[in-house]
Amino acid sequence: MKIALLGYGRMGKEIEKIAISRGHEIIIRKELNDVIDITLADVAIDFSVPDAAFNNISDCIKKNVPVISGTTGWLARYAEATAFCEQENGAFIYASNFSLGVNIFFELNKQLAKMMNSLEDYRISLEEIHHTKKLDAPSGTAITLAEGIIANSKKENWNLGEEISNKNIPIIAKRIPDVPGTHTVWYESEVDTIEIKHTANSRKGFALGAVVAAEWILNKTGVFSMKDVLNIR
Ligand SMILES: NC(=O)C1=CN([C@@H]2O[C@H](COP(=O)(O)OP(=O)(O)OC[C@H]3O[C@@H](n4cnc5c(N)ncnc54)[C@H](OP(=O)(O)O)[C@@H]3O)[C@@H](O)[C@H]2O)C=CC1
Ligand SMILES: O=C(O)C1=N[C@H](C(=O)O)C[C@H](O)C1
Repeated sequence: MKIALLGYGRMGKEIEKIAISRGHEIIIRKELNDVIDITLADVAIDFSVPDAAFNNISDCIKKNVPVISGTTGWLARYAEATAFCEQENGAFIYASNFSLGVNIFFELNKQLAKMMNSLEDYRISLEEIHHTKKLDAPSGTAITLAEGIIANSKKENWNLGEEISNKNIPIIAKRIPDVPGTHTVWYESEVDTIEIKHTANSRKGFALGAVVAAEWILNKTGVFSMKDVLNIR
């Protein structure tokens, strides 16, 4: 498979290693202002910056190149991107987190939210810890976790920082050098605490998931998620 990397930073370089080890070829490594011919690629993998993701994705869809995006912090335009993909008969997957472990953690989080829904004594909170170079907060993964709880509980929204209302899930974002990504969901009462936590030990799991998604989407059209790729039901 000929792969275009849209973004050649920490993730782009990690994806390159995994892709080559699985027999693929990297034919484009796009950074900030590079002009590229995306039509040379079988598939594009976007791990860029929040301001660039939407244009990178739209350009691939317009030119009929399947696109995987892991960039976070641009989701205000996600609905526009999926509508454009449907309109153009393109192929697109966005995931806030491509690791297998986190995608299982997402399901566990939803199950736990359902089980805790009627237990009014527990206070829910979320924490995400990432390296100091991260541009967005809260992390895309923390937002997906919060949305998973909201869909399965009486909570209505999330906010960054301390709790502002009992209808909201507070998300604390911490920045510590070199942390690849740690997410914790807490349910705390006066008598006990339930905690579920995912710790990424490196970026390898994110990169592998993105390459597996790129292999999976070839010759398909539509908007998909990692649940489709991993066949999680
Ligand atoms: N979904 C997931 O599983 C994961 C998602 N991420 C997300 O992926 C994104 C990238 O993370 P990371 O690799 O750590 O970040 P980096 O800052 O290391 O890399 C971003 C890269 O994008 C480049 N870039 C800037 N503008 C453009 C553009 N217009 N087109 C293409 N590339 C551009 C930057 O180039 P330059 O340096 O020249 O500006 C840089 O090489 C973030 O949004 C992060 O949150 C990260 C890990 C896992
Ligand atoms: O920026 C990162 O590094 C990461 N970003 C993603 C996010 O915002 O959730 C995924 C992972 O946690 C690493």
